[in-house]
Amino acid sequence: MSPGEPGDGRAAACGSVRHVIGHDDLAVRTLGPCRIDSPLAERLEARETTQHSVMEDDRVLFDDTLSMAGARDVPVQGLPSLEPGGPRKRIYFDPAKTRVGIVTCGGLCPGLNDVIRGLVLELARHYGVRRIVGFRNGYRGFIPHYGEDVVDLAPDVVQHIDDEGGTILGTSRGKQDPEEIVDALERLNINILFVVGGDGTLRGAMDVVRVIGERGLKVAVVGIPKTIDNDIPYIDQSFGFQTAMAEATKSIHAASVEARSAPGGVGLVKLMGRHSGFIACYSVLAKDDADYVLIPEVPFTLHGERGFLEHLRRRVQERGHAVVVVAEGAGQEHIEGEEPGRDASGNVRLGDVGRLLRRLITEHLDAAGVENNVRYFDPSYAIRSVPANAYDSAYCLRLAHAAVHAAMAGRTEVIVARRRRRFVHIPMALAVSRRNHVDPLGDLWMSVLEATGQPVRFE
Ligand SMILES: Nc1ncnc2c1ncn2[C@@H]1O[C@H](COP(=O)(O)OP(=O)(O)O)[C@@H](O)[C@H]1O
Ligand SMILES: O=P(O)(O)OC[C@H]1O[C@](O)(COP(=O)(O)O)[C@@H](O)[C@@H]1O
Ligand SMILES: [Mg+2]
Repeated sequence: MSPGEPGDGRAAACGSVRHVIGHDDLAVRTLGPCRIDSPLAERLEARETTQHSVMEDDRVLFDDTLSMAGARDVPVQGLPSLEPGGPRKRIYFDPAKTRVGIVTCGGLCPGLNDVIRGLVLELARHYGVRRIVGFRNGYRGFIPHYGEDVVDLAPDVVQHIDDEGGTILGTSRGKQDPEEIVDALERLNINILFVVGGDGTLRGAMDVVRVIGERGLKVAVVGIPKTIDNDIPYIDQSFGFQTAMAEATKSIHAASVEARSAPGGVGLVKLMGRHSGFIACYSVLAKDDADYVLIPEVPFTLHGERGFLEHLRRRVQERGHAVVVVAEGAGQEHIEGEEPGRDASGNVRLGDVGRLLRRLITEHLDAAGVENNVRYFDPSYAIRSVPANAYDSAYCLRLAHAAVHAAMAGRTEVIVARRRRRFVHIPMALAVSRRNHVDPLGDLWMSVLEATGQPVRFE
């Protein structure tokens, strides 16, 4: 399941100029040559690139259609390609002398504890890295002012943390001074920092990498991308997304039960999705109970003969009930009088589109003399605070393995990700260069329109 990317996925809209992704965008930084035999080296003998694995000296093509590759008009060796993830025969760091830090930042997502657990177990059990600390409450865990202690992490500490949602380290929002963060890394003699977070976290990590370079330090910073909204580009899907989407279907089904059990029943469900409507789309496709899906990527008019409210009225009168699923970032253009503001990280604070729709739907049906019972569900935090399901648990473990392999091989300013089902290294700069959106002209949105029967646009 690979949520669509706008356009061909090759060009990234950087400001007004559409930038075509090329070799330089995919180059991965390393701290230096790998001179130390890896403890996993013997497992890597006699392997070759197959449908299921990519050797370390091979590369994974970025373009995955003939038209995209053909449009490059270069020989195959000149096609943009990504460094594959996975263990290397030789590594940069000496495991016996390596200290590792782990930090989780931003909003919760199912699987954070699975990632922490996976990192610690792979480091300790397979690389023999014993000095692992967790920084508490996001980047503020590095800042003396907050007085956060560091958490010693070891296999026995993390063995069962994946049974719980959230993150044992805690998380936070709000920019911190990268100089102070690197001060803490130096004080603790940290050689590798794993950052688990979304676009903001990765921007913060890039600031940290800049300061590390300015100080001439050899510290690797590797990101495991995290976002409940699935808004990180160039990756198949963020960890926890499947779990969150599955949780959301429970609320959608409940809304459908309520709507079908009352005259003029309207079930209204608001889901997370600040700028991207992937959770709304996939949870509706999974539980085909919804009549309407409203997402940030597809504006809609409320009023008038062809507006959303009139369409809903007709649907309620014809069928006696309806279910509406709205992503929290949709319809912001209709919210007046609320100063959006921003959270501590600078993310825009959204107006409550759920409350607006609940009021307008009731008013519109009342004015039309249509009996109605509007039931409003807002499971936002409920769907991101649950433990990962089996699929995401396994995915988190594999991402953690890939992150440890990358870091031990001296890669830095990079995220590990699965793209087109291959684990690859993606430079952080590319990961934050644009946001992953539902493509209104793509096949995902087409499926949603087919599943709900809603019109292509309300205008
Ligand atoms: N533009 C930025 N530059 C530097 N650091 C940032 C930036 N945005 C966020 N951060 C840091 O990353 C952390 C998490 O960012 P946030 O946007 O809240 O969540 P997420 O990374 O999950 O999207 C913040 O606590 C902050 O320290
Ligand atoms: O956790 P907060 O500060 O209430 O913010 C809620 C927002 O965080 C998100 O869960 C995304 O958070 P991240 O970008 O940190 O993953 C949005 O879906 C939601 O709008
Ligand atoms: Mg974010």
